[in-house]
Amino acid sequence: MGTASAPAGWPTGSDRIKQDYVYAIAVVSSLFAILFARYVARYMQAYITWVQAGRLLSKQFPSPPSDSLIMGHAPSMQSPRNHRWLSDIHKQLGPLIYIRLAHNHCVLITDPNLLPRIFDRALYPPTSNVLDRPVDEMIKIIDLMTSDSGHSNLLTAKTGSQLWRLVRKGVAPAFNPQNIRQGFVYVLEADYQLIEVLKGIGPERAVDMDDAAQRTSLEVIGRVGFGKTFGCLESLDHPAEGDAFKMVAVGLEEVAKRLSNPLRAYMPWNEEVRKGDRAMKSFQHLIRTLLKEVKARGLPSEDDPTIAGHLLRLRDQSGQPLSDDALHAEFSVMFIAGTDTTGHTIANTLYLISQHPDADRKIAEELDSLDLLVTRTRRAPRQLQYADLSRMPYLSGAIRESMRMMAVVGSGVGRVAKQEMQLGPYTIPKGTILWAPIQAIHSSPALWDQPDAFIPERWMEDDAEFWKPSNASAADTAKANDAEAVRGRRYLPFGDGMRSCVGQSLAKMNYTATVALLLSHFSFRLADRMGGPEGVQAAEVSRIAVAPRNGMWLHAVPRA
Ligand code: HEM
Repeated sequence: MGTASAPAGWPTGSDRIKQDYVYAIAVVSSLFAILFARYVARYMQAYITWVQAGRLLSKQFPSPPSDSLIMGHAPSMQSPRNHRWLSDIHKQLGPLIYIRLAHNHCVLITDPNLLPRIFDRALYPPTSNVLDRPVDEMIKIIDLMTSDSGHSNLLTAKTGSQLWRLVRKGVAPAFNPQNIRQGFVYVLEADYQLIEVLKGIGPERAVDMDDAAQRTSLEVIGRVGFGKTFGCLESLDHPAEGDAFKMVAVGLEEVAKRLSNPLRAYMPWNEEVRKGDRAMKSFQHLIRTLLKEVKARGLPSEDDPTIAGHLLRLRDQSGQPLSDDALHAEFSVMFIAGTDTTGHTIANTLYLISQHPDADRKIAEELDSLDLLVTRTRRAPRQLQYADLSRMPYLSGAIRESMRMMAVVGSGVGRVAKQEMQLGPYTIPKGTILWAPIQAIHSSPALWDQPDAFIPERWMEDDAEFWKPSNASAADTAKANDAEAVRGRRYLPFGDGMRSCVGQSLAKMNYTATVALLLSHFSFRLADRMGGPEGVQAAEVSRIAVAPRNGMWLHAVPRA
């Protein structure tokens, strides 16, 4: 049988295949064209909305000259002196400023009438539906250090997320006064150990008290929160292999550098990056091992006051415990968030007191009146008690004054508007970052009398952390502008509202006891290598926290 062939003029089989190809290509290209057009239209729409938002914000708020056409003010905001830059521009431009951080619109706020609104304390409709921590790919860099799986944690999770709600609610009781005071004995243990190390070093040699105080804080979090001793104070004078503090410090430094320059993750040839990477991995290993140790102790009892106990007892709605990855991330974040912040606070306080002999004398008198000071006739004073922490108003005022003048999270904290919202009389477009520049608030001449002077006495007044309008008419205007106004804070070292620092009670117990005990045994003198107060200021570096670039070197001079 012969094969049937198409009559002349009719399309052959191969012609039909060609036609099918042409149709298919036409259909696919039209689809692509439609998709592309929709994508372009959507992008254009988003671009127009973004431009309009920028216009609206710059109409409402002044703006400093921008650093670059594309990046806007991002270079200044990411600079290591951003906390000081923010203070300076607020002094020039007032309490509300618009800046652009590449594609993010941002409003900087130091106005105490409006600050409560961004911290959800006076929001209508209330709260987390409207504002969130600005969680983006950048902040997720922190997750790379806190667990090997990159699991998010209390610090980096979104406010509305199930994880954040569950963990915040579950872990907050670990920091209530009743539970926290049970850890006081461990603070004493670490502090007395530090005092012995300082006595051994003697007054002639300067000590990096920033390093020493961070080590003490890491030990305190380990012992109070997880029942674990890391031995960081033993390595103070001669750093040892496997030093837990170095893992935290070097790893955290790399995280901070990557937050300003994410490209570092792709620079394996850079020795500094490799060192940071190794520290991050060693820290992950350290905390994984800690998690295993804690789990090996068995299910914690209901009255276990530790952070670990609270995290291990947590159950979600379906009765499931946190996964090991989640626990790993939560354990880690407590060390990451609490070690350097508390350590810098202690070191800054000792430095500022060393510069104010009058304050040092008053603190010594206060400690003496409580039989806590070492004197020629009292070589071994009585042991510090938990109750003493609230009997030292001058010392507490000096610490608060140092946290005001040298705020550790100096660049500030932010929230992002999840939908268009009103901020007092101003309209804030969706997606805008609302930023509270903490150092700028703490040093604003509009909010503080003599903001650059170290005056512990200002904290003896009631409600010193709240801004009080200087006359009745100012108060009335503030009320008229904002019927829902709540009292505005002008002191925010721990942030504010539902996402404020969960660990602040532990931090307060730790730094108050540590500063009291150190000052009952020593007075401190700034080492020459710091270059005086100007050198200390010039060496400030703001990464995640503000820290002295090469440490805070002081001489610990015995009191008697
Ligand atoms: C002087 C010491 C400390 C300072 C100055 C400090 C400061 C802060 C600040 C400013 C925030 C962000 C608040 C906000 O966005 O409103 C924060 C959050 C946080 N801090 Fe602290 N902190 C300190 C000590 C600690 C300690 C000791 C721990 C735990 C052991 C800790 C754990 C955390 C955690 C987990 C968060 C995230 C909370 C959340 O988002 O729900 N901090 N801290």
